[in-house]
Amino acid sequence: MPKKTVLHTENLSIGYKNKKIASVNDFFLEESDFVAVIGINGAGKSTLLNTLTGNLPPIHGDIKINKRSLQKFSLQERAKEISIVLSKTEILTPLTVTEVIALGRQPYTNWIGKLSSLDKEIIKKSLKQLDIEFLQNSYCNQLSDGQLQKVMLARAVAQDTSLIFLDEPTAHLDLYHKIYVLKLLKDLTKKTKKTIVFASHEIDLCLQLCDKIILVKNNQVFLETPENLIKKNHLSELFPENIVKFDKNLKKFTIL
Ligand SMILES: Nc1ncnc2c1ncn2[C@@H]1O[C@H](COP(=O)(O)OP(=O)(O)OP(=O)(O)O)[C@@H](O)[C@H]1O
Repeated sequence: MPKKTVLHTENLSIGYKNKKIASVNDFFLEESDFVAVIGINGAGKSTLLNTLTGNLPPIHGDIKINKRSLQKFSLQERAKEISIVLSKTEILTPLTVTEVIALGRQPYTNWIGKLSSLDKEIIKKSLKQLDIEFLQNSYCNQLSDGQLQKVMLARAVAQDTSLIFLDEPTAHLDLYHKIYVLKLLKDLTKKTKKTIVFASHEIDLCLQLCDKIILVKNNQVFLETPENLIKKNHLSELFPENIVKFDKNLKKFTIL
């Protein structure tokens, strides 16, 4: 059975008031897709993510979520389709893990924010899915970076959206935990059919783990499978060639 398209772009250009950052070749994201957004510093990854999540209006064109124009969604409707996990500075107040995950239910709770038994059940399930039940009463400002990342993911899972966007989910993590978190995210896409899109500088890992890669390069944005990205030499030209080179056979960057 063909997979359902969750997001697609139409003639999209991204950027700011007097500054176009990139034109986007139309692309489609399907359910269960695990997608990295890569590109050098300043290429426009955050600009793209902010546009795809509706936090920055497009300069031109449209984004369709489940075939409906993103611009037509109310804030609450959007929060039922898209969840966003920012980098770690997000939690400044001392909230417990369960309280933070409960924030994910905000789009569904009544105006006083009272959790229903269904909300509570979903919070429990999210704790279980991320394997952090043992942390449920811990304070978030006392967790390690890796643990906190899992809590933020559990909050996004509790929000129960078809799309989850993450900004550099592996920043601040050691190699083991980078791979651990990326595998966990990939696993989530397959178990829950959610589509996960994340910005990353871990190109080698993304090539090994992602279904699709969105490359932001030279004011252009386009989507390819990891295999085609390598085959079409897009990575060979990513960085200036004086210190690092992409080895097509090893499928990774090597130091010159
Ligand atoms: N609010 C803004 N107004 C105008 N220009 C901006 C704004 N935010 C970012 N830019 C510019 O847009 C370009 C792309 O920035 P962006 O943050 O999207 O890149 P990035 O690929 O996420 O970079 P990094 O890997 O360093 O995080 C940069 O030239 C940046 O200076």
